[in-house]
Amino acid sequence: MVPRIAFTPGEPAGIGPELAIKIASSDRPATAARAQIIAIADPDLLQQEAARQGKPLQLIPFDSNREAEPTPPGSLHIVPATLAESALPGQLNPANGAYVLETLHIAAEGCMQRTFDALVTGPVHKGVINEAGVSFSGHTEYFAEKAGVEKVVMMLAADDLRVALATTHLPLKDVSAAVTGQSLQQVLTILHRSLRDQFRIEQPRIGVCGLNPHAGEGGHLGREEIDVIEPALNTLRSLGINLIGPLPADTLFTPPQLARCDAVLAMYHDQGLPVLKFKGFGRAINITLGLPFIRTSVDHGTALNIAGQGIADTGSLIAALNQAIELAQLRQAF
Ligand SMILES: NC(=O)C1=CN([C@@H]2O[C@H](COP(=O)(O)OP(=O)(O)OC[C@H]3O[C@@H](n4cnc5c(N)ncnc54)[C@H](O)[C@@H]3O)[C@@H](O)[C@H]2O)C=CC1
Ligand SMILES: NCC(=O)COP(=O)(O)O
Repeated sequence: MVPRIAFTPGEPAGIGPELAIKIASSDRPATAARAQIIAIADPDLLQQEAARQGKPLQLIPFDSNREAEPTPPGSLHIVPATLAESALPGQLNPANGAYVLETLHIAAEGCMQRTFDALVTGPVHKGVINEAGVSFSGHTEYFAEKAGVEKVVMMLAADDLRVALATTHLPLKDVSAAVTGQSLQQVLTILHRSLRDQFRIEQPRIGVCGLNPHAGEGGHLGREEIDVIEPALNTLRSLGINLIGPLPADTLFTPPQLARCDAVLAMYHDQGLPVLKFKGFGRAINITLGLPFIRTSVDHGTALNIAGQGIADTGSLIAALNQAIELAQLRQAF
């Protein structure tokens, strides 16, 4: 099977276009040869970037009626979308916010209709989309809404470490209220199922962080562990899910504890992701669990400070492509 992988390069002023050309070029990584890679992007933007890198680029119109074939070196399959205004590396322009959303919309629709076997996203700039007048907190939430799914789970993985989040893009002041028994049960159920069914771990072991320092220190530093987290874990344990914790995050993220876990559930973004990025920034992936389609992503943002310099590293994008291809092939096999 040659999987059809949709790829959205994301923010046009960021490093996404540069990464797209590096993936397409004739000295591209071997992984790109295993799939049909369909960029959903502005063709002129890609050609300008290819010219800047001095790499010839052939854009092949994507035809869903033709049998999937690996994208030839030096080329990308393309579904065109049009920028409102030309993009300059490193310079955000709210006028192009609608373009970014259009690429995500095409990708999501194509995945839901099974035109694409999986989606790999490049980085978007959440702020500039909001400045364009659209409330947007991240791909994760956007795709959940598009797919009509109440709950999805953001998980990042690097080497043997997997970190999932109980809450995603929320101001810190709102986190405690968002960690409810119901949401924890939903998140942990999705995580357990994905580890079992997508990552083929027969009896997944999930370590769960507390929310407060020292997991609340017996209620002296916060009661969320006693009132919310432990009861939710106990309910799930009674259903046969293997859970460790809640443990203080600074205990759970130590090597002896991590050795007992196939994944860690952190309560909020910056409790879990700094650890993951310290371990594997540049080769880690982000995957959305619980969607009706496969979506992986890079571990980094738009890197506006290096856009246009030709020094963006493709490591995480290659890892995200590999993971998407593997999951698409696995889904095909079962
Ligand atoms: N998947 C996504 O769509 C993500 C988007 N973002 C967005 O990115 C924007 C910028 O975020 P920052 O916090 O500045 O993080 P960032 O990841 O864009 O940059 C952090 C540092 O890492 C470097 N860096 C990032 N990717 C690199 C690569 N591939 N090769 C070489 N160096 C690289 C940058 O130059 C910078 O010094 C924010 O608006 C955020 O919302 C952030 C994370 C993920
Ligand atoms: N820090 C990871 C991140 O913000 C990615 O979010 P998303 O856009 O993939 O939802």
